[in-house]
Amino acid sequence: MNPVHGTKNILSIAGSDPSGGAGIQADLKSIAAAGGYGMAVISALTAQNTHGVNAVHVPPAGFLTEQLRAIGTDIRIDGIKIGMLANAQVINELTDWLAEFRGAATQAGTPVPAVVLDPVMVATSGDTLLDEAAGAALRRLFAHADVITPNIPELAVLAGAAEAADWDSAIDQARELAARYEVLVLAKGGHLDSARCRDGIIDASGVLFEVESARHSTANTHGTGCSLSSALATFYARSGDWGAALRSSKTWLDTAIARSGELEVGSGHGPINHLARLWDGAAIDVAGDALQAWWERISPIRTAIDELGFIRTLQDGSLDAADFEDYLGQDAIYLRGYARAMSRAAALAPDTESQRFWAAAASSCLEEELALHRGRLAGPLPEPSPSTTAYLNHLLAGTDSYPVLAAAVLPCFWIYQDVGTRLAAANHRAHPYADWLSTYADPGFEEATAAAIALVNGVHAAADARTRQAMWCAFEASALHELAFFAQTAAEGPRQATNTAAADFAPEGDAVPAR
Ligand SMILES: Nc1ncnc2c1ncn2[C@@H]1O[C@H](COP(=O)(O)OP(=O)(O)OP(=O)(O)O)[C@@H](O)[C@H]1O
Ligand SMILES: Cc1ncc(COP(=O)(O)O)c(N)n1
Repeated sequence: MNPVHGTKNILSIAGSDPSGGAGIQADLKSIAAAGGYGMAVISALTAQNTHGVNAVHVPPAGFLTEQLRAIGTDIRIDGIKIGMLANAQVINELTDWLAEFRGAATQAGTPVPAVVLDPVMVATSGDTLLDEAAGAALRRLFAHADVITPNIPELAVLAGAAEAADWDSAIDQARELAARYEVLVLAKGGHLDSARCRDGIIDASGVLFEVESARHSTANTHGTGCSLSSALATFYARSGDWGAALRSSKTWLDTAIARSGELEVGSGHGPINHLARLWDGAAIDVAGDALQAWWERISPIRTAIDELGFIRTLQDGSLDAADFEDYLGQDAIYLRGYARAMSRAAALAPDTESQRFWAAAASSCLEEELALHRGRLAGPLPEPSPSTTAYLNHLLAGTDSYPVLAAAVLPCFWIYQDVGTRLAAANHRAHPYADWLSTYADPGFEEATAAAIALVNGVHAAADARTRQAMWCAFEASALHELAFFAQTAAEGPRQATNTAAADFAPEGDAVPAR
């Protein structure tokens, strides 16, 4: 599902920039960033990088129409962005197709996609991207556009005037153009030397909507015009409101320019960071690194576990025997439920290997660990504590999703094994809990933990963004439950206060999961 409402299909008709900063490549990224589904009809190929355009190849103009027809006869088009068109032949082919396509939609009573036309003439590098003889053809195309988005030099060429030196002159020229071609004009202040970068949508009567941002001191402005026009076409298709579309586009562009320094692309005019916001999310961690990133993210929880009185006194041997027994009782109850959760994972596993892994883990959990606890526990099992109950509820709730369940059971492996490494290292012959600590040094458990991490990694790599997010939430919540579980013994103070340590880590505004 589209993040906001029904998916919008946006067609970019533009030139290719193999460096990925401008043209069709920038358009597709911008459309995606603005929440649309991007399609690309290529009008021309350029050989360019961040320093300039070395060559331009224009495929036969008729092939443009082939591409347009292939899309137009099959796919609903909700918005169109037009960029570099190279020469008059290409423009004429496009004009004919657009007239026919929009005419047919009007006749059929289906929505007519809005057209945002960026009249690309000269690249940032100063290279020409449109034949000078193509001017007349371009002006005919304006009749089929809703908005044209010239920069300051293009505005001057189209208005037949000197380049505007300030924003008011740019608005005047834009108004003149809007009246002459009966089109909205998005005037852009990027080429002015003002401290703020203003853009405005202007009609014959004046400025309809205006936005502005700080001017970033960066050379990474390659493709800003392409990106802005594509975002505008997409946000308009989604909102049906040019003012809202301009505001959304400008806000997004401002971040993309501000964060262009995070990319390392070429040594000239670099690209903007189209997908900076998307990359902030957990959804796109590289498979293999994703779980490592999760592990890093729970490092405050892991540190808090290491610092618990229970762990420290178990390590130095000063842990009260009654507290240890309390812990063992809860652990035995927990392991029964944990084995149930892993059996459920085995039942849901999509392949035999994963099924065998979880089934074996559930079995060893019951047979070995439970037997171990039983041998040490004097009496019958105690009542489950609130922490134990809450942890098990978390594991066994929502167990319809295999990926989420697999992520939820992982911290018990991983944290137990990690804490166990330090506990085992503290062991010595005279340690009061020597035999217990020696169980942490089991290489079989280390192997099983590594296998569980690899398995969940694979599940994560194959999952969609929403599932990955749910997996992370389940993983983090389990880590918090681990903390609360270890924190529940009397070594931490009164038993009722078991949630205090975990409360420090609750996401702002959220209640700590009830334990
Ligand atoms: N240094 C900057 N800091 C912030 N915003 C900028 C900067 N330079 C350009 N912009 C913004 O980028 C968008 C494109 O503006 P510009 O006037 O540069 O168009 P353009 O020349 O068509 O772009 P291109 O660089 O793709 O040729 C506008 O929203 C403008 O305000
Ligand atoms: C294929 C193509 N289309 C458009 C531009 C303009 O972008 P910029 O002015 O930022 O160089 C470009 N350089 N290449």
